[in-house]
Amino acid sequence: MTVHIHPSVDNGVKQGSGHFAGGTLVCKCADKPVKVGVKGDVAHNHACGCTKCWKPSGAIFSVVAVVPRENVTVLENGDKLQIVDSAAVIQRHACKGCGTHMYGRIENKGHPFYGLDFIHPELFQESGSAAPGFAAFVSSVIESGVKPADMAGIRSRLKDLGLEPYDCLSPALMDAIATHVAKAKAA
Ligand SMILES: N[C@@H](CCC(=O)N[C@@H](CSCO)C(=O)NCC(=O)O)C(=O)O
Ligand SMILES: [Zn+2]
Ligand SMILES: [Zn+2]
Repeated sequence: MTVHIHPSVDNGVKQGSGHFAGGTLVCKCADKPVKVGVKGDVAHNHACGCTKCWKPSGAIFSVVAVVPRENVTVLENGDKLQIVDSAAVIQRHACKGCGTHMYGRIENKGHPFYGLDFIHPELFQESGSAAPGFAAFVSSVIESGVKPADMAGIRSRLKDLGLEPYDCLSPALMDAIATHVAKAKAA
């Protein structure tokens, strides 16, 4: 059985150009699409299996990355944006027309990832942004209806794609979170 992870990786992970200077994220609306400008390349791009990150139709994972929040600007049709869940840590600004999440912002200044916005690189109208490098919150796909019996095949496919599966974030990001917490406790 073919395991579909996400359309942008199902035929193999396409590596970034290494010199992506930024671009424009465009939602799926045929009329008056929301456009969001992003300066520079993305970081920590990953497949995410959590229930909160936006996935294109049919995908069981999202592909999501971070950029500095000051590099993100709503360019067109920002009146169509609404926050999906204002109680969530990441406030996802989605298009009211097509549901696409255009950027997710952390407003809690004490959060380890404050200052970073979450975006979906597949929405860039330009190619060449940094590729996903791992898979996060893999077990969480069960919360979206995936059968536990399918998890071995999903993890195996992720490994084949070079997306090491983790059930939270990658060790590097978990270390960054723990470092932030340790410093906050020491202060
Ligand atoms: N099992 C839960 C996990 C949700 C979760 O904690 N998601 C992470 C990663 S999102 C991008 O990597 C997170 O930080 N969430 C904060 C938020 O979404 O506001 C589930 O699947 O729902
Ligand atoms: Zn839209
Ligand atoms: Zn997620």
